[in-house]
Amino acid sequence: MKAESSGLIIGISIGVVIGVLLAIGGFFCFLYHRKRSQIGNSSSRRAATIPIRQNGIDSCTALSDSSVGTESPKTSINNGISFWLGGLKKANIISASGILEYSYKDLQKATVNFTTLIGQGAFGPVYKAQMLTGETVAVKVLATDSKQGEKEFHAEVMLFGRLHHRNLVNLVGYCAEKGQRMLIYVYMSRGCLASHLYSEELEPLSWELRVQIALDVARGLEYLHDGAVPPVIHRDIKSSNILLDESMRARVADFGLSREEMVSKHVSNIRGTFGYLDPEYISTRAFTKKSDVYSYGVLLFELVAGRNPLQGLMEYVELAAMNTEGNVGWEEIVDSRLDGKYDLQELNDVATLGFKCVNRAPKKRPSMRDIVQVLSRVIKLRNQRKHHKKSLSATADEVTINIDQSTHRSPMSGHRRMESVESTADSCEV
Ligand SMILES: Nc1ncnc2c1ncn2[C@@H]1O[C@H](COP(=O)(O)OP(=O)(O)OP(=O)(O)O)[C@@H](O)[C@H]1O
Repeated sequence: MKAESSGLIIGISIGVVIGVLLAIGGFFCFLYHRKRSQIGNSSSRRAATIPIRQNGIDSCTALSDSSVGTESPKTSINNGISFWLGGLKKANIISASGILEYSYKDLQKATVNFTTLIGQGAFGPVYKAQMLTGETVAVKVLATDSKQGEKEFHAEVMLFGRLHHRNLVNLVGYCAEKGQRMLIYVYMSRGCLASHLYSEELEPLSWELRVQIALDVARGLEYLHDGAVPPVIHRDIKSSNILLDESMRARVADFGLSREEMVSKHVSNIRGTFGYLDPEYISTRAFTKKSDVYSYGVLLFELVAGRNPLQGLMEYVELAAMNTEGNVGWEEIVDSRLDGKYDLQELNDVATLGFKCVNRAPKKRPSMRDIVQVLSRVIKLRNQRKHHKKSLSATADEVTINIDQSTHRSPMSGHRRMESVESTADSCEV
């Protein structure tokens, strides 16, 4: 009897505990879903204002490969749970454009009172910021007295909070407090491509890395041209706008000039950077995707030749083109810092592609999608060659071991085997 009643008490207690736990869980789920539906509502309001997709993936047209991916900040809208936790902490709040709004105080702390300067751009200084969450970000402080800066700011927040791609320097937040306007970006620890190409203090980039960087940039641009709705034209592709992450993967930064286009259709002044500008744009004042392709072509030649476009790179290329027989002979412009360590076929393929990009006639230039395909093929062929070489040398090693073993057994049969090894080795030459 006593045992029965104590069993009953234990059963009831367990039931009560489970019931309480379920109620707490249900309450948290309710809070979480309510928060998400609020976000959804504000997002749809925004969509009516500016018809750009929420993130780079939902409404994305199929791009040339599976490289498209979202990369969100730690507490981004895509990550509901961490967002909700962030909301509880009341540290950062989600802005109307769907990205984080940082408080001035937090940024002031994270940049040690704005002393961690990492660069200076046309719109103001850039600081490295170590957030309390452990995240490192780059804070671009816009010059507050600039009218253009204000316009840029609002357009950039609206536009770029919705664009996400692994080859873009994604905007993760902003701050609009105390008359200050700041943009917060993913931090790119290896700095800009230009410094790696031209600084004597940094190791020269290997040929393989240069081709990989060219492909990364092409993928970022392909996304802007063919993945974003409506398409985005960058308008200022140059080596100082290509930033590198810890593992030397490249991302396209600074959409300053495309912002202008989104806000006002009538852009009267010539914008962009001398040396990279499409001659067709200079004469017609119409900037198209093919103008980005032209600038990208200049960037390809920068990677090949290690020369700055402001120091006559394209004149140098034009001269070389007179001597090249169509698709070959580009080695005369190759960067001497490569010390001859490059694959000639790849060099000719990349330079030939670059030359097509800088064709005077925009229609004859390839699209960014075509470019991604060509460069992907260059890297694929290289990997196949490496794999082929590896498997041939493994076969040769295996045969050598067999010879050693058979030499032990019978010198006669070993001799015959040696002949077969030599013929295998001959066919190994690639
Ligand atoms: N996300 C980032 N991560 C790391 N460093 C950055 C980041 N953004 C900018 N920088 C650094 O700050 C410098 C200035 O960047 P910013 O984009 O403001 O100007 P810019 O592209 O160099 O020049 P311009 O404004 O004329 O195009 C860059 O050269 C780079 O070294």
